[in-house]
Amino acid sequence: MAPSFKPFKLALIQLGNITANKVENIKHAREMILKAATNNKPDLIVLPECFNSPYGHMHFPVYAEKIGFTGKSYNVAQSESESVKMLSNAAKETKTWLIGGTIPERDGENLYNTCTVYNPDGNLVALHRKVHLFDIDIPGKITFKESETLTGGSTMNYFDTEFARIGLGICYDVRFPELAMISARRGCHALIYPGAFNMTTGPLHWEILQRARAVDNQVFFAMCSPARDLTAGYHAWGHTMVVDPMAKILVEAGDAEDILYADIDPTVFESARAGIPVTTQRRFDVYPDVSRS
Ligand SMILES: O=C(O)CCC(=O)C(=O)O
Repeated sequence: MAPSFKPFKLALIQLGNITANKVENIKHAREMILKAATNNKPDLIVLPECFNSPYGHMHFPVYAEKIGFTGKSYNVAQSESESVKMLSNAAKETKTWLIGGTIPERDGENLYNTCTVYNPDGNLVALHRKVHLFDIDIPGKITFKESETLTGGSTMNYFDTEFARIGLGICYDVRFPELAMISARRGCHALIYPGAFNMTTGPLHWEILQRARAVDNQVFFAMCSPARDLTAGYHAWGHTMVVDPMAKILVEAGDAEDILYADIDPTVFESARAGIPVTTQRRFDVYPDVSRS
């Protein structure tokens, strides 16, 4: 059963200074986690997609780390992943829940774009591998092919805290309403996706997709981006944001490094569902199985 939904404070780190130097990237992410925790005492801190490496399919094999999480007990001290060790220590040190953005993960022959989650004791409690790979080609604008080096994850994931059930996705996953809808129907109160949109699809779709997923599922929805760096190979859109279940934007960053805080209020979730009761009005007797239609 999902935990009862209680108020909590969310902190999203729009991380800057992501360079080719992995050690420095991990160090900077750690500093920003400590800063986010000290400034405002959040309950849950979030990092962006690809925080320990530059973003691009050619970088993934170089920066990938072995995590080896099976969903059962996990010994962080024996982890082969420097990023996992830092994230676990930072969660423990700050006594805060932590969604550790994403890192390229190696598992046997395969590479994944992977998000790990830690509880305030520093235990790794959940892992989500990006299900839908970012393969797009908009001539003259952007071509990106994660599937050149990555494999898509094949599971849907959420985790329970003492204040809410939180559903996970990564960036391009937001374009697939099925994932968000299933998480919401499994009792998630908030869906949080590390992401890194770009200068073409960012202005067009970053906000509308989040507001759509929030309003069609009546959940809180947040995406956490890296800051924009015009000297990098990939120019992230930034605009980290949190949306409430009525599709209202609670906070939004610009394009620079920043830490955003949002107070998540369960009464907004409850009144949205009571006032516009779509969650109980669905007509599954009418809808065909969309995978067959
Ligand atoms: O869907 C988009 O437009 C961008 C997706 C993306 O940047 C990603 O999946 O990393």
